[in-house]
Amino acid sequence: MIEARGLSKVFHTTVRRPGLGGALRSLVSPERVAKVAVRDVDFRVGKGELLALLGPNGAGKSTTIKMLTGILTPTSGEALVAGVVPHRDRERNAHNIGAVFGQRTQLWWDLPARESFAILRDIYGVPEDRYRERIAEFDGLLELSEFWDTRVRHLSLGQRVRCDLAASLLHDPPVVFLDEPTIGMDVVVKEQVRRFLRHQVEERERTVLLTTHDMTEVARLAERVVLINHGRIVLDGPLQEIRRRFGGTWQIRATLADAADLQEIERQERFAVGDGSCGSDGSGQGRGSVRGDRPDGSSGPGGPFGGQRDLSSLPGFAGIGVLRREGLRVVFGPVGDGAPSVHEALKVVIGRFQVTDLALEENDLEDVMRSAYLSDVPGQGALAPGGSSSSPSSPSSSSSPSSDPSASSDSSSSAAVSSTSQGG
Ligand SMILES: Nc1ncnc2c1ncn2[C@@H]1O[C@H](COP(=O)(O)OP(=O)(O)OP(=O)(O)O)[C@@H](O)[C@H]1O
Repeated sequence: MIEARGLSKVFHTTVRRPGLGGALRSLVSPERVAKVAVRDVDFRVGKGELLALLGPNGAGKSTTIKMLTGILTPTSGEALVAGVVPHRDRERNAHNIGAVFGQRTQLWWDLPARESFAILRDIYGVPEDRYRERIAEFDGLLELSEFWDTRVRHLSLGQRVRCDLAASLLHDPPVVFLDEPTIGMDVVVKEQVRRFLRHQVEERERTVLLTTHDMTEVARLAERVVLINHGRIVLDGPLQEIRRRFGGTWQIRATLADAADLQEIERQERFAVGDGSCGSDGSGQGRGSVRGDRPDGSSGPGGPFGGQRDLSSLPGFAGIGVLRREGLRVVFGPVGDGAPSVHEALKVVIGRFQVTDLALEENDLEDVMRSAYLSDVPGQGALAPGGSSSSPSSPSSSSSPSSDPSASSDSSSSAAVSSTSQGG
């Protein structure tokens, strides 16, 4: 639905030299500088997919969206949106896309929103029955009728953006571009807008490209994320893959139902500390982990991952260790560079042990993104482009945003689950 192939944009600007003399010289012989805003960007977004395009200020997100909406012509490369090259066929492109730029409005400032909708209906030639249907649907989800007879200039920000969202979808476009749609909104309205967007993706199968600096929004809405920095794509992959790469800290606190499972864990811990350099103190507090010799003579995975007892010798537990134990309560955590995501680890833990209680904690998505932005070295942190990840077994790639435990909290991503599962 949306495809960017080697998309680049270079802006040429004139530098103003300082002072009056400088200004005169700039007039006579202007100094031109080239600014590469977007370079060689490749990605695809499929039908019914919501992709979050993320990056720090000035990374090139808006420039990319402007090329995909036909506002800007790429310097090189190609953009294809619903089969149309946006800058070449703007009119057809306009019929295929809806766009909301959070800071601007497409509504007529001096008219009530409802009249703006009617004008857009006529511009796009939407049949009256379809128009009524859509207005009813949008009103049901966004509660527009309370204020759609108010002039747009008198609407609050949240009301205005809700009207803008509805306006952008009146002609039923398959593709929607949203540039920071919820900026400045209160949490209640933000949540309403997110529900609306989820509905549009899941029920109407719209393709959505979203930019935002709001990590809660990302956690709530996006399964896949493209991270752009200095105009280049740094990462393209499932959100959970990015968490796994850049937010390696998580904890799973489990209460075991069966003392035999605890003995099994203790046995594995003893393998992990088999060379005696990190013995158990009996309190269950690990003092550090080391490469352990297994009974079969093989070595466990090594590496500096202080504090955990490596459980890698248990089938499926590669990269999972024990942080703490207290009676039947065991805290599992990641070990080493190849640690799984919290979701993968959760599956392993409840698949292996019978538990009576579980709680998950993973680190704040803001921290994860900060690490990802700071590790902006092309090819190093990069996941496989095009949405494929280096971890094909990642459960997150098929999970819906609503099932994401990370989506449980605005600021910290934690979830508590009570369950009993029989280990296998
Ligand atoms: N019309 C323009 N002329 C010159 N430079 C521009 C122009 N538009 C954008 N740029 C530059 O291109 C770079 C990318 O800008 P862009 O607006 O795409 O960033 P962004 O990722 O959307 O940032 P933000 O999150 O702050 O909105 C910036 O360095 C910006 O200064």
